[in-house]
Amino acid sequence: MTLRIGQIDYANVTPIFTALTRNFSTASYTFVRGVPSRLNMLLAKGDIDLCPSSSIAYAKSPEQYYLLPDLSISSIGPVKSVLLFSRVPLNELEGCTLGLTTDSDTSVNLLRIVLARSHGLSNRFERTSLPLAQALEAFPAILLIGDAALRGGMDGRVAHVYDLGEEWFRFTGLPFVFALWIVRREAVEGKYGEVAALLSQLREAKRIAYDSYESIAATCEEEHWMGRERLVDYWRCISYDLTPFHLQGVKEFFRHATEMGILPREPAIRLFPES
Ligand SMILES: C=C(O[C@@H]1C=C(C(=O)O)C=C[C@H]1O)C(=O)O
Repeated sequence: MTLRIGQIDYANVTPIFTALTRNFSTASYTFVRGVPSRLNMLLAKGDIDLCPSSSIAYAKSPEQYYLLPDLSISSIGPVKSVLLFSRVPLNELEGCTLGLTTDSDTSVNLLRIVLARSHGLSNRFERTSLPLAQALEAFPAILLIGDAALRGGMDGRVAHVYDLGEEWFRFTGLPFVFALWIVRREAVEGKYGEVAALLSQLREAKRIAYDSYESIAATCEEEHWMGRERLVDYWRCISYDLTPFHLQGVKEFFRHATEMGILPREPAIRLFPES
């Protein structure tokens, strides 16, 4: 049976998907590309079976999903692609309304937690799909993720840029898990063998990817706008693992989100049942 797999439209997943498609037959897979907020919606509706997507999407409906073990998109310190661009220093944002990308479900909540709990700031937020320069005319600061954040970071024209992976690490000393590999329970029931086979391929793809950043960067589309060296530096900031240390970071994020009323309760972490 075909597995419908969501693929985030950003450079962050390129090493994993490149290693997967180069090394395994993907004839029984359909890849559906999109930004994380769209993939979260397709997953919730059952239009895809699984995808790496916003960790908060799992937390909002844990009864619908399992998590694939050993896999994530995380950082232990700076991430380079989840950035708050600001016209003024952070401490001058007190009371301001800030712009939030429409692409994200996790990082927008990470920003709320970091501003309120690490910096003691109180803010309002508004979603916007304006590009960086226009967003900064409408708001004193804007949160961007993925390739838009990478491009904004390279541009270098914004006065103050805050990396939320780094902010979280300074606040908690823990990894921040932006995306988890989330699989629908229905898919686990109806396509168990296919999901198990994909998991084993993804574990191998991750191992291969870690050793192949240079060759993947040499042939991927992002090389044209980011350059090889910058891409490799970026991927070295990302951890694709899900260790007990990462899970501590996940739980800490969910705990803060619950205390702030973003989640109704702290979800149990349920991993895909391997036999
Ligand atoms: C590191 C990133 O992590 C992402 C952030 C997400 C979110 O904020 O919901 C979801 C998936 C990841 O792509 C990134 O987008 O750059």
